[in-house]
Amino acid sequence: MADKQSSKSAIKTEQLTMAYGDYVVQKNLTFDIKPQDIFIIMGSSGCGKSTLLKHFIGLKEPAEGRILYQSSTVAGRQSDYIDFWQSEESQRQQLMQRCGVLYQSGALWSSMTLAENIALPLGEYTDLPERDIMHLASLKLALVGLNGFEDYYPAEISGGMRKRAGLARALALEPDILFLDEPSAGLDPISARLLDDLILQLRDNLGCTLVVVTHELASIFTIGNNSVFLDAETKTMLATGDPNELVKHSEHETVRKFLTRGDGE
Ligand SMILES: Nc1ncnc2c1ncn2[C@@H]1O[C@H](COP(=O)(O)OP(=O)(O)OP(=O)(O)O)[C@@H](O)[C@H]1O
Repeated sequence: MADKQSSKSAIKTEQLTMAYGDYVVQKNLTFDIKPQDIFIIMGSSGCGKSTLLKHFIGLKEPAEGRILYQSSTVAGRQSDYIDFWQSEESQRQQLMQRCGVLYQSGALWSSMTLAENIALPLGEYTDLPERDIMHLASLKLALVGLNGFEDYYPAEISGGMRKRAGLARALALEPDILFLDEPSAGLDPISARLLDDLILQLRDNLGCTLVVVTHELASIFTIGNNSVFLDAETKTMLATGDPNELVKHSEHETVRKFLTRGDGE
């Protein structure tokens, strides 16, 4: 697990250009994510937030530039950083096993109980016997406040609970880094607030680094201590840093306006 005092970055993004064919989504993205950051990817609709997440989790290759992962997140490596997209497929897979992902939909299998959903990655990536896997699945559910819900199906629980169950599944393999795509989308304000509290607890208790795509202002300020702002118009980042500082001190009006829902001068 990452050392809280470490000044090394958990992930470094260097001169990243993202494109679909000839269509450039964002260019020249350079920023660092530190261990135990709750790092927010923010910006208006269509600016490229989900696309950036895809670059981090191995679903989309950079048009230009690099994504570097701190090597302590991968066993047996000597060098400081691993250039994700230049490394061998097997190394990328090993690295991705250190990462948990919560997709926007929660992406639980509807035909499986919550416990079975969480057991799935454990069965695939560990040699643990069935009994231990089910025990671990219960522990992960308890971690997100869903103890006793092992035998429920996703359709039998609320949207907020489904998000928490998705989070439990993302936590199954004890990741160093968690990627969350719009975790509070579709939740009522109270459920969204509870999810924010849970995200903070996970960072504090498990020590993981979180990278969160969201445009919910309340969440951005409550959980985020670092961020990048992607601008759809100029197709590049306008700012990186603590959103609570950027709202007051960003040199870019676009950033201040976004963070004040249009009020920033
Ligand atoms: N598979 C794809 N092929 C081509 N273009 C795509 C693809 N996926 C996304 N895009 C385009 O790339 C741009 C960025 O999309 P992306 O979904 O990353 O934005 P976003 O910031 O996550 O948006 P939102 O906040 O609305 O979810 C958009 O113009 C989108 O239309």
